[in-house]
This record gives sequence, C-alpha cells and structure tokens, in this order.
Amino acid sequence: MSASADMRDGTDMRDGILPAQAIAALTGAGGIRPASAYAPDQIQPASLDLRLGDRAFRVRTSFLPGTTRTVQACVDRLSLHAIDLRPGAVLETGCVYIAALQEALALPPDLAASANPKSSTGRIDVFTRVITDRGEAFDQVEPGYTGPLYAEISPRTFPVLVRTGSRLSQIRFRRGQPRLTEAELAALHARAPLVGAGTPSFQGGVAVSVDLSGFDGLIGYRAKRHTGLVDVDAPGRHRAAEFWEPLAADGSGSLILDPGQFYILASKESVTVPPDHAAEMVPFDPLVGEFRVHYAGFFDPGFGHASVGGAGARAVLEVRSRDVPFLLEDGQIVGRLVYERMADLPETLYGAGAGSNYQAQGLKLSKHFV
Ligand SMILES: O=c1ccn([C@H]2C[C@H](O)[C@@H](COP(=O)(O)OP(=O)(O)OP(=O)(O)O)O2)c(=O)[nH]1
Repeated sequence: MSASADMRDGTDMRDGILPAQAIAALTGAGGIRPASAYAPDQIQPASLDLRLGDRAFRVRTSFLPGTTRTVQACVDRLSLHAIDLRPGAVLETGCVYIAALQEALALPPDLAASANPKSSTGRIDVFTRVITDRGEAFDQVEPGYTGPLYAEISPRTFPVLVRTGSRLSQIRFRRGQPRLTEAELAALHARAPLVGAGTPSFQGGVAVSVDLSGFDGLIGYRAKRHTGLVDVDAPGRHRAAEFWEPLAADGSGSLILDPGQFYILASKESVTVPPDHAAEMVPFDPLVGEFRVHYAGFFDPGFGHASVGGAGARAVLEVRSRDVPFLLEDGQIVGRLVYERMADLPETLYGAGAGSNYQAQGLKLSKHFV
C-alpha cells in the first residue's frame, strides 16, 4: 500500500486544496505532527495556523538552507542571541528572527504545501516566511516533506510582542495542480462573479484594482513610526489612532506612496471566493511600478460569499513602495487573484465560524485595532 493510501485524508485523494476536515484527518494519520493539541479554530476552512514554539533566535541575516543544510545548522552559524518565547518576547523592527514552529510534517509523496502570513500579520507589516530543512524557496514545502517547519520573522513597522503559541503564519496543503486556467476562471466568473461587476482580465488570475475614491471619506491608512508595541495575541486592544494616520480622500483619486512607508488600502472590486475554491492574491506584475501589494495573500473559501454574510467584501491591500515615490491612481490594477479547486467542500466556511474577523470587510485595519 502506498504512503498516500495509508494517509487517507477524507478527500478520496482528489486533486485540490485540503479542506479543514481533511487537515484534521491528515493530522490523525500522522502527516502533520503538532507538538501539542491544536488550539480551537487553529484549523481554518482551507489552511492550518502555525504556532510559534518555545524559542526564537535573532540571526544576522535572512537565509535559505539550500539542498544540503538543515535550518538549525544555519541558525547555529548565524545566531546572535536565543530568546525564550514562553513568557513573551518583543521582536524589534528591522531585525530577523527564526523560530521553530510547533507543527512538524511527514507528508505523503502526493501532498505539497505552501505557507503565507495570516492576514492579521500582513496588516501589521510583520514580514513572515516559512522555511524547511533543505529548502530552496520561502513558503514552499516540497511534496513528501518530512521534518520541522520554521518561521522567519521580521517586523517592518511596529515592534511586536509574541509568545509560544502565537499564530503568525498559515499553511495550505495541495494535491496535484488544482489552479484554474484562464478559461476555467472565466467560466467560474460567468456562473457567479468572482470580482465586482463587469468582465475583468483573467490573464494570470483575476485582476484586482485599488480604490482611491474613498470609503466614507477615507482612502486608507499610513502606519506611524516609533509607536508602541503591538501584542499579536490581543485583538481589539490597541488604539488605531496611536498606530495609524488616516488618509482623507482629497478628490484627486490618487496617492503618492512614500518609499519605506506602509499603507493599508482596499480594492475597488468586491471579491468572492466560492465555497469549493480557495484563492490567493499575487502581486500583479513587477514591471508596472515600484510598489508591492500583498504580503498575506490567502483568501478563504466563503470569503465575500453572500451565503455566509460576506456580500460586498473588499480585499484589503498591504502596500509599500520600494525605492522611489510612486503615484498610485484610483482603479489601477495592483494584484491578481489566483483561484484553486478545493479537494472537497470545507465543513465550515469563512464567515460561518466565530473567528472570522474580516468577512464583509471594507477598508479594515487588522483585528488588533479599535
Ligand atoms: O491580503 C489579504 C489577505 C486576506 N484577506 C482577507 C481574505 C481572507 O479570507 C481573510 C482572512 O484572512 P486570514 O485567515 O489570513 O486572516 P486571519 O488573520 O487568520 O484572520 P481571521 O481570524 O479572520 O481568520 O482576509 C485580505 O483582505 N487581504
């Protein structure tokens, strides 16, 4: 019997992104090895949140292990200081940290995975990527990978307070190549619009543009500098005004992105992810401008879906300009949504559970702020 047949995950081995119940079954079969029992709501409709372990290392530089090294061997060479995360620790801006995660993997050969920051992590500009032993790319887990997972964490704007169990990243499990072709995307959109109204461009994913006309007079937020700490595990406990400068709509329909500044903006189109699909926002095209949108791109099945109270939800965009000031215009295409088939319908959709903080969102800061 093959390893994959040993590890039945409840999807009858269909190609696609594993839904929550299949992630639970994969865990039961030993394909995911959590150091302790999962936290409530740790399994999301199409992903698993990853928890920080007991220790982090401040390292001199970001790195990839390459085909021959383990992450620990690289940390042994580059570590400046070990930090105990159990009582909680502050991670400073501009520094790079590596922390072992509580979830290790022993994937069957037909399952790969990819990671992304949680949306709440991206919205506070904590740059987070997952690395594996012998890994040659960030956030990518090869089919059949057996070994530990680590998070590389680098707060860019706010210093953050984290602790053992904090959930900054999430992982999706994928069998086969479930990504929709342009023709399949167009057909799905024709059945029920994936973005707003009208016919978008489907090349390389569904085009998403930025709204700079204003939501109740606001076009977005610019992060303040030299702020206090954001406790990543304290939703609703930080005053937005201490961390963010609201950007009022001035009628120009444009915004000059200041290099080095971090912005929260929103899409012009409403976005929908049908329950039997998952989506990911990818940068539009590096050739269209010196700015980057999206650091946290997973969109859950059911996001924006009317059946779970999401109608009209916008995509929140995390935006920064690179080296030069850049003029962003209302309606400019800034990202693309890539859609993938689920291996099975998730038992719970985004918006149906208590832990869905961003269903039906407009221009929305992370859940930490009120
Ligand atoms: O760049 C992004 C990424 C995601 N989302 C939306 C779609 C996604 O379905 C939702 C929640 O994302 P995620 O599950 O990553 O957020 P979270 O931080 O875990 O929040 P929650 O507690 O609501 O799950 O936010 C965006 O608007 N912009």
